Amino acid sequence: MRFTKMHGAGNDYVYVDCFRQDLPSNIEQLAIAAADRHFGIGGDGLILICPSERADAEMRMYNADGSYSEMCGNGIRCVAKYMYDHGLAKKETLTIESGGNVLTLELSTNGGKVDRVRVDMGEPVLEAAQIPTRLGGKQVVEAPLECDGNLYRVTAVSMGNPHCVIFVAHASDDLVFGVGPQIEHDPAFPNRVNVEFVEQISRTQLRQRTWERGSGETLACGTGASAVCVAGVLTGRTERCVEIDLLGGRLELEWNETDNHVYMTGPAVEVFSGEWFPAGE
Ligand SMILES: N[C@@H](CCC[C@H](N)C(=O)O)C(=O)O
Repeated sequence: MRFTKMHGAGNDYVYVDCFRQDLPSNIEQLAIAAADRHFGIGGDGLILICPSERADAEMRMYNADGSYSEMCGNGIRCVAKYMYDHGLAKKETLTIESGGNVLTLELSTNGGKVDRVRVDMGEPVLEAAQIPTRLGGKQVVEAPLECDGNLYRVTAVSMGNPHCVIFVAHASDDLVFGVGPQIEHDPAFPNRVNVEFVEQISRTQLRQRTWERGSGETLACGTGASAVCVAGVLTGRTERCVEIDLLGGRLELEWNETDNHVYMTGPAVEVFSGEWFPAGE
């Protein structure tokens, strides 16, 4: 299987070009094996770049535990870069389908290759039932959630995939590795959930660590940063345009007041490509 390793702000995936080779079988097992940092290629998961009838391409995203996700913010920027740099669509505006939605991306080039991408992430979903979460109320803004005898104030947002945002004084290892996995599996989130721990620096600057559904802590989460931008506004903490520092880099976010869409801008980097021979294939 030929692959390309790419990352967006350190959130790294194994990318497979399914325009030029057949869709692999046993994708969930393949994702687990490919993501393994010791016995595989290594990454936060697997992303298939596939033909689409509705857009320039379709992104199909699998976490390191093999589970499917509807959307990946850092991944979709890398898919756009791959499409442009590898000659699949030499256009500075691209459409990419993911989880049934078609997103529009604006590409910036440097030396003939894409280095930054602005993604129209669409409208955030705030209705509890659609996120989905069983936490009470129509919307879940600073709702109490108990974990290990401690009470957390959580805001739930879907950016195509579910997020639980918690503003904290210090996004410590204890929170990320202790509380993160417990909330991921809390019955309040029937499809599991990605968990963001966020420190507020000012009304326009935030720091974020993410415990991702199906992959554990990653160096960045683009849908998570989008959810954080929305949660900052909903809780009255931040302006609509924010810069978010993640462990692997910075993302710029805007929740636009006019069209209600979230816009995310950040880097996309190709690291290497190669051929992999998964066991049993
Ligand atoms: N890192 C991604 C999100 C990947 C999917 C997520 N773990 C989920 O299961 O929803 C991003 O940049 O958005």
